[in-house]
Amino acid sequence: MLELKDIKKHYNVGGNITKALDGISVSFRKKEFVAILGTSGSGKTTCLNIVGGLDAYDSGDMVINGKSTKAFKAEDWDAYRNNTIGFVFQSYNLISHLGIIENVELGMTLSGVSKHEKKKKALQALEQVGLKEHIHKRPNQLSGGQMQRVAIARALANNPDILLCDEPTGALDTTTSVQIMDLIREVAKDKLVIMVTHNPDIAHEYADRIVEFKDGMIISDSHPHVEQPKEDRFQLKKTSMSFLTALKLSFNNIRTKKGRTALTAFASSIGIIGIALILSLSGGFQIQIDKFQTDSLSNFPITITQTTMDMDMETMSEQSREARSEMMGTSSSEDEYPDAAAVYPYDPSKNSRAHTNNFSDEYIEYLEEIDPGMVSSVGYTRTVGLNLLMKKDGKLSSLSSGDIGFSSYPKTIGEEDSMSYIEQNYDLLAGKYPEGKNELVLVISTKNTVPISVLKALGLDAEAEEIPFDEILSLSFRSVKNNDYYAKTNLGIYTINPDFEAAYNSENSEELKIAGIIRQKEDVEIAVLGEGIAYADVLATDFINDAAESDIVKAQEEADFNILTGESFSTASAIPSSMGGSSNSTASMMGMMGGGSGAGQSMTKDALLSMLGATGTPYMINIYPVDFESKEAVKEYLNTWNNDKEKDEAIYYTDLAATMTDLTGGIMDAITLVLIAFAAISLVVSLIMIAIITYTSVLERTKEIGILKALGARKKDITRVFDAETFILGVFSGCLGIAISYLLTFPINSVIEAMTELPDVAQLKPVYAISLIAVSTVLTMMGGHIPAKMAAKKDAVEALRSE
Ligand SMILES: Nc1ncnc2c1ncn2[C@@H]1O[C@H](COP(=O)(O)OP(=O)(O)OP(=O)(O)O)[C@@H](O)[C@H]1O
Repeated sequence: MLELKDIKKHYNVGGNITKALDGISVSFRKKEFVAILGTSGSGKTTCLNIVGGLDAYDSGDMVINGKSTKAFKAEDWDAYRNNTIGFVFQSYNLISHLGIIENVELGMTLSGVSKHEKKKKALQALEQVGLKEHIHKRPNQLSGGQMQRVAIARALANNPDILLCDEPTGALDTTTSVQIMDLIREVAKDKLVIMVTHNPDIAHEYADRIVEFKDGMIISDSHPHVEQPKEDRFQLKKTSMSFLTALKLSFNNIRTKKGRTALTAFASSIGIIGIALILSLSGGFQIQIDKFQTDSLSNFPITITQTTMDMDMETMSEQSREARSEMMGTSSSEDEYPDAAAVYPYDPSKNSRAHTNNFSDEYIEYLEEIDPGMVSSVGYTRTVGLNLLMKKDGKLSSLSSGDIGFSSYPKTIGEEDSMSYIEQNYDLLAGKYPEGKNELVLVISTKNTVPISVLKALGLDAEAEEIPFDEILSLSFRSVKNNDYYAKTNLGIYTINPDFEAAYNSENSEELKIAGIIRQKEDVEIAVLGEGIAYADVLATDFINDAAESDIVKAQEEADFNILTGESFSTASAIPSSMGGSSNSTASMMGMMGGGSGAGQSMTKDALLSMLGATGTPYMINIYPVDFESKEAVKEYLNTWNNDKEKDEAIYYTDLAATMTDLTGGIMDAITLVLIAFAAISLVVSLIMIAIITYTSVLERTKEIGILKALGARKKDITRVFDAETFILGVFSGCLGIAISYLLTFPINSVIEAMTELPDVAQLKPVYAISLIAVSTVLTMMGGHIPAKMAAKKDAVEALRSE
């Protein structure tokens, strides 16, 4: 059944050629016990390894059951070893970290025999070799003879056609040797058994046939056989080891070195711990920041002012260098800090990047048509003076809007009965929420304070320790129409009518009452109204409607000089500078009016007209989105207006809150990235460490690789075994890292809470945890894959020889 035809195997070591086999031709019967005898170095083992497919011949042919092996590929040889050959070695070659049954099952494991069948056959084989009572022991708990029996059982379990024994009794005492030889002779009754030995006594006593080797050639054959030509009846069943089998094998191996595995896993988990903590902290902080921002900034308005920048911050910074050099009066190609002993003239207005938003009536209409679901209210800041007169203790006085912090509160959009801005954001402390244009409110601070200047202007006792609400609620004013408030003088200019009494009592004047006292709600972070008196916008618009037709406005529209002072107008555009959060106040305008003194010169005609109520155009519009989410929709709505507009006619808004959010978000992301980069270094270190450890493991398991190969494992299977090992290590270190990180979040959170009062900042998101375990696994497998490949390439014969 097996025929060697002129097999040659030469070794060339440093130019020295050893002819291990020098033209061997021999045939073997299907059932016989052949002993190969010969002196040391005569080529016996080489011949056995070639027959067993562990080693490749240089020339000649080996024919098995009529099939030439010349065209065999690596996988055919693997299958051949697995299906056809059983090996028994001098040094048993059992895998020590596997149990006896698993050792016996190994060949069947490789060829994918079912679990139940495998076990049955293994037990049968173990019974055949007389080891039934020892099956629960580990290989190193057995005697030499018992180990060799396990090896024989393993060789027989897969029911091979050929049993190859290389000095099977070489390591055993005489009595045990006899038992083992009896066993092998028993096997040889229905198999081809080829046994290499240097012991002629054993050979003669047990073998049916003795083939003698010398210097790589056969010098005698006691019972030659001539193989008849046969048709090819040879069939191979391909081997394949599942990843699960590889996992089991590696898991068993890892179990034998628990300490080392734990240390390795811990070391390589440090990078994971670092990244997990950074992610959970930065994520946690971001959540806190976002929460703070949505809480506090949702009632932060989108602002549109008459004068604004016509570009967003990003383009600004891109262009700032250019702009700066332009402002320096030099072209951008010229240097900063020039050496010239001269100054360059430059016109700032030419380089101004200001954009004028022209609020047309259509735009205001467009704004107010916004979906009330997105915008709760809109606030208008106007520069109109409302000609306020107050009567206190029978005495009349003119009230400066600036002094009483006069500002309009945002107008509610949509349903009449929906909550007004004031109701949403302010608690009512006394009186009632204002309704209509004749009711005002006093806004006080969260500490119930009101600036002395406001109190004084209202004619209250600012020296007193406290002023009861009632006293404030009893105050009343009148807003006097322009025609009653201003009087024309003989000089052709207008002045405030000195007859307050007549103005106050005019039937056209509006009675105004302080209806309530309000204070910012505790859960509202930012409220826009400054401390002082707040009024409804409709008061201003009604006033303006009337004022547009008033004498002073008409006179001013015609005159090229300031109708109140007789002075000429300044040409420079006057832009109020104090436009902070609570600047609905008209204070800045009042300052500009300046009662005709020097400051008045800085006022333009437009500004004065606006102050007199000639135009309904607000100075600034604040839009209050319903919540943080609807803000984007509002911006979208505002952008839509600009779609078909020229640049000059476009209306640009400012979203200060978004600028802040982007800024903090960006900083957070940058910090996180830098920290992760640092932690990643430790991941790389652990990658290298894993590679080294796997390589060590490959060295340690060289023998096992040889055994697996002898049993028919493919290169792939060997790679799989080590990949499985690093897989286990990767999953383990990933899980360990995540577990440690999770535990660490508790002390970290208590430290952070003690420092910042923010609770539960560090939060390990499950998605991060799972991703990091995956990252750890993939990285570890990457680190171990090259050594695993190296292991697969190992020469089976050399691997078996290693100790
Ligand atoms: N990998 C190798 N590289 C170089 N020479 C080798 C190699 N393997 C075997 N040889 C040589 O081939 C010859 C045959 O070796 P082989 O192991 O087959 O002898 P053997 O008859 O089995 O000897 P022993 O009874 O001592 O085991 C020896 O001279 C040996 O040195």
